[in-house]
Amino acid sequence: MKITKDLYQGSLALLTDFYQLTMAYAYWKSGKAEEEAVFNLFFRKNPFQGGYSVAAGLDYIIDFCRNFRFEEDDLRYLREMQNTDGSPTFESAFIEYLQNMEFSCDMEAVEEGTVVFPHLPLIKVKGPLIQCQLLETPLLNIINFQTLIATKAARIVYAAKGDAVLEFGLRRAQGIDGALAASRAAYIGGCASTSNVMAGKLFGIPVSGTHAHSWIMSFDTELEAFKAYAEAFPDKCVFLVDTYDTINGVKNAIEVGKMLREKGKEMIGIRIDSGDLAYYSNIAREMLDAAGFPDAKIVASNDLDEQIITSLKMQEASINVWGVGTKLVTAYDQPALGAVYKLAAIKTEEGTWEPKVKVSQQSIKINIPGIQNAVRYSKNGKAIADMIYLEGEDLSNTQFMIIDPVDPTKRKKINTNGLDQEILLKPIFIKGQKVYERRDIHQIKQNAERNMGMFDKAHKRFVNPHIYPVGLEEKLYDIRTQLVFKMKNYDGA
Ligand SMILES: Nc1ncnc2c1ncn2[C@@H]1O[C@H](COP(=O)(O)OP(=O)(O)OP(=O)(O)O)[C@@H](O)[C@H]1O
Ligand SMILES: O=P(O)(O)OC[C@H]1O[C@H](OP(=O)(O)OP(=O)(O)O)[C@H](O)[C@@H]1O
Ligand SMILES: O=C(O)c1cccnc1
Ligand SMILES: [Mg+2]
Repeated sequence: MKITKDLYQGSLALLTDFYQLTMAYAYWKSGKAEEEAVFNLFFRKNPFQGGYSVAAGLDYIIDFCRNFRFEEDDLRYLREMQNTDGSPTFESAFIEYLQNMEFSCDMEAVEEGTVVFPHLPLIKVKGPLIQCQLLETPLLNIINFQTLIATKAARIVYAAKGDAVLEFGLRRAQGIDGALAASRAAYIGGCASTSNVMAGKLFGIPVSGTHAHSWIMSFDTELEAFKAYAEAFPDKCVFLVDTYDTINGVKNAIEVGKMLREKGKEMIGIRIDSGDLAYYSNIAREMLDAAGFPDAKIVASNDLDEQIITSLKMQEASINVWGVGTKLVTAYDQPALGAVYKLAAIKTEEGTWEPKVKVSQQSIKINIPGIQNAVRYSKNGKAIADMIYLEGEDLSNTQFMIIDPVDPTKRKKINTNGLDQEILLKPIFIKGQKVYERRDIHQIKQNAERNMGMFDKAHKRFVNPHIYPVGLEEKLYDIRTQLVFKMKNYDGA
């Protein structure tokens, strides 16, 4: 396992909430451990008050599941756990059960880079109840963060309207894996590169960078600093011009740019990291153009996000490349996605599947019961609607009605004639064996780009985005309603 073996040097089976283990013990104790169950992972609201999300994290989950076993030191730790009266928390026969446990679930998931929406199942796990349960916390941990960051990156890249976005977040990221996973997800979401060298090595993401103010400050003058950098990297000069005086910095960059040109080299550009980025980039552009450097790029950084980039675009700032750190990798201003993992069905002793629902006062919190999948209908590459349906539904029918899971007055008829359809959940594991061919990071990024292209700009705007239709197929909707009535004991319903 590339991440965990490098960073944690061991199994990750204990990377879970304690209550998963107490439930696991109790399932085992009550003879339910091997009952078959189905769980779904989904979220209820797009982050950043946006109109979409970009799924990410599956590759970590594949790694996690393939290495899902309790190793000797994990078992020792559990064996030594005690209740307050000094008795062992877990019986030794249970520890042995864990020792012999092998991941044997079926798993389906949406591919990384897929644009996703509230209520869609992102991952479906079918298998022994105890295993499905133990997976809850790590699956959520992985998907919640990476999907959040891939979404933030997609928004920032969308605001940049085709300009490259360089991810600079490592120094401000939430710890070590927070940084690595963020760099990975940011690349999936559309960033061109990362400054995080370890992420480059682990994931094969392009690495790039300029230089810091300290480089300039370590010389007597800015000009000397630029010259020395040009000596070291004649093909990679992006001069940071704002250490002392931005306009003078641009003059110095031009002077060194001319010296490079005499040697047959071209400077790539300049970076501005403070002050009014519209004002200074426009002056810098004029100066560079007038001096014969119309192709020199202007990189901007300094607490950027999609809102500031949008504003700078509106101001017609002359910025070609955006360096974005803190607000990208910390998902400013939404700290978590809020995806959940809920039991959807249990196999009865007779071998039939019983759908399960959690009733809530808030209708948005009532999960979708039963064994589901989802299909995306599109026409000429443009997505039209997603339908969540029960496994076994005949998709060759041409007429469907989808019903909003929260507001049943919102409905949409779909005539599938002439539409393309894509089943969103793909098989990843069957009986614990991986059947999915993993995509490399560049393929995943391309998938995200293709997906973003399928959705109208009305869904992608930052303010009051138009809601993309995702609904329950009618029969699923009815089953859910009846089940809620039954659980609430509404007579005659
Ligand atoms: N023209 C502009 N329009 C909107 N926002 C801008 C513009 N220029 C800069 N910004 C943003 O305004 C904020 C400026 O922050 P701040 O005042 O802390 O920076 P600064 O003082 O210029 O730089 P530093 O403190 O890093 O030397 C940053 O988030 C920056 O991205
Ligand atoms: O602003 P971010 O989006 O996080 O991008 C990364 C920032 O990190 C660097 O400087 P740092 O913030 O360490 O110092 P400075 O702000 O004093 O230049 C860089 O110059 C950017 O300003
Ligand atoms: O390469 C850069 O310019 C860079 C890297 C990290 C943080 N800020 C800037
Ligand atoms: Mg800063």
